[in-house]
Amino acid sequence: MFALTVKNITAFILFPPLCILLEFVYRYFSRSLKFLRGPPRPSLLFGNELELTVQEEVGVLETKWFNEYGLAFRTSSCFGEDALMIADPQALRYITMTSAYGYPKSTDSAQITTLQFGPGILSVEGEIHSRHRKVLNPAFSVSQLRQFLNLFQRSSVRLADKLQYEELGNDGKVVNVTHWLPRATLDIIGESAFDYKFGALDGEANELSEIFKHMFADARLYPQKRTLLYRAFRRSVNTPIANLLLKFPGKQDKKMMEFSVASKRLAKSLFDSALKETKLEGDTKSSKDVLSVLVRSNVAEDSKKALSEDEVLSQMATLILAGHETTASTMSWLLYEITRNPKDQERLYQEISNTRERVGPGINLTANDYDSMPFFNAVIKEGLRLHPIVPNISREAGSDDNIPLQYPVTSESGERLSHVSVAKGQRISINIAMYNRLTQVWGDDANRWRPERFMNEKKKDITVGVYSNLMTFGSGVRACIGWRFALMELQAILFSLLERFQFFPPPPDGSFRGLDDIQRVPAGLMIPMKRGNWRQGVQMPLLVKLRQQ
Ligand code: HEM
Repeated sequence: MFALTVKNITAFILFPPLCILLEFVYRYFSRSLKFLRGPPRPSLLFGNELELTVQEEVGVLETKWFNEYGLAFRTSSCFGEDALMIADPQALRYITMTSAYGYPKSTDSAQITTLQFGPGILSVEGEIHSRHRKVLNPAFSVSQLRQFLNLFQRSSVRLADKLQYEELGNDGKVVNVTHWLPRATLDIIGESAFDYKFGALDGEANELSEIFKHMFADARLYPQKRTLLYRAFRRSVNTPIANLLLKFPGKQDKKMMEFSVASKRLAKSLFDSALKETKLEGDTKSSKDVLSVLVRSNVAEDSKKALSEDEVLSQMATLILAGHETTASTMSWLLYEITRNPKDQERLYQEISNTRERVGPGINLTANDYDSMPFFNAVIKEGLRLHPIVPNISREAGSDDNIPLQYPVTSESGERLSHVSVAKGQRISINIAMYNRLTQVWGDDANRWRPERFMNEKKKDITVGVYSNLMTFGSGVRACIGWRFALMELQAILFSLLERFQFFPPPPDGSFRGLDDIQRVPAGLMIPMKRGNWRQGVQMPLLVKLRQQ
């Protein structure tokens, strides 16, 4: 009797690992993309996933592989699974625009965004996503955004004041611009979307600013091997088990959840008072700022326009993070390029000072004034092209399908493939950073900084994305809802900073050799850090001097 029980217990314990082992063996032999070429798998357990995740700089391995295998190839993920890596323009257009909801976000990316934000626009799919988008769209229309231009300009001038009066001496100073930029953009999203003053530029202590300081480095950078395996396991089990596992987050997941809890706490208090106000005063239906459209959606009777309270708070958490860190990191990379290219910095300054002369001292520019500067806007586009801070996005095939290619690839057997066949559930990594540097699309100097390419833009054979044929803001129904907001912010901040300051490379310091030692580190977002010194956190040190007028 006792022996039988021991046998039963042993079988009970061994059964799950045995199933998992069999699943791996099955997966290995029934690999879905074995007809495609791709890099060798350095480890059976980790595939190429570990080397991709721990590489020092975003895109180094991927670029090598794209050069070797063409614009669509196979990589191996943990536990013997294949993933399709792709940067072909037609394929990107097909996945993100033609088929749109036919290629939902991959399970792991949906799980991570759910942990971070809850059931908000970034994590939901299909009809639910379409409902979220309908609710939020009016808050991001051109006319609505133009109302915020003044606020963007005020915050940009405050940022410049802070740099001038709190950082710089007479000879200028090396400033870590990533310390200041997210503060300005956090203040902007707080006030414009929720009429809330974070006071981040003034250094006011608040829970969220503290969490943001190291969030990306702590939550996404260089996960431990066991974290990678755990995430890979979690994405491959069925939904009820995955939901159970999500209740046991790893160390990095907990960092994301810290943000989720704190941002929703703030969101709840803002939402409750706005809701109370609406109930007391009635809704005039005229205001289209984010908080007003969210409150309206929560009381809406039409189910196609309604959001539950949890959905509302999740949108608010999403916008707080997606609406500030992205623009701030992009701005850091823009300043980096402008610093590396002093002639362009001077040309930019000339255009800015001509515009200032035309508009008049102390007078706010209009949106048309910003748009009328060709080199200024070309510089912003070139920065967005070379440094897309979301370097790749993940999808999976919703059904068996054939993805068309503009540039055919050669299969393992030497066949020329103008389509890639994918099975339902196939994980796909859309490589934004690679697409933005394709010589086929951007010419032989695609890897070089050359803003002029945007001054006489030629029509491309196949266009993707929402802005200037770039993939930086994503593409199709899930493209960045805040891309116009971000552009306007970039214009206002760039103008204010360049009008007042000159940027120079930081002098070498100890083992730090200056700009060449700034790396694009893979932490979900492509964040700048000093080579070999990532424990210092996000760093973009630039020598900033007040411009002699
Ligand atoms: C330079 C700045 C920015 C960049 C490069 C950027 C990039 C992106 C990308 C690539 C996506 C698509 C993700 C995917 O398809 O998986 C996205 C989505 C999104 N972005 Fe941005 N973003 C920026 C600024 C902003 C701003 C300022 C806001 C809000 C104020 C914002 C809000 C969102 C939201 C809500 C989504 C989800 C859209 C959806 O799924 O329908 N982003 N962003």
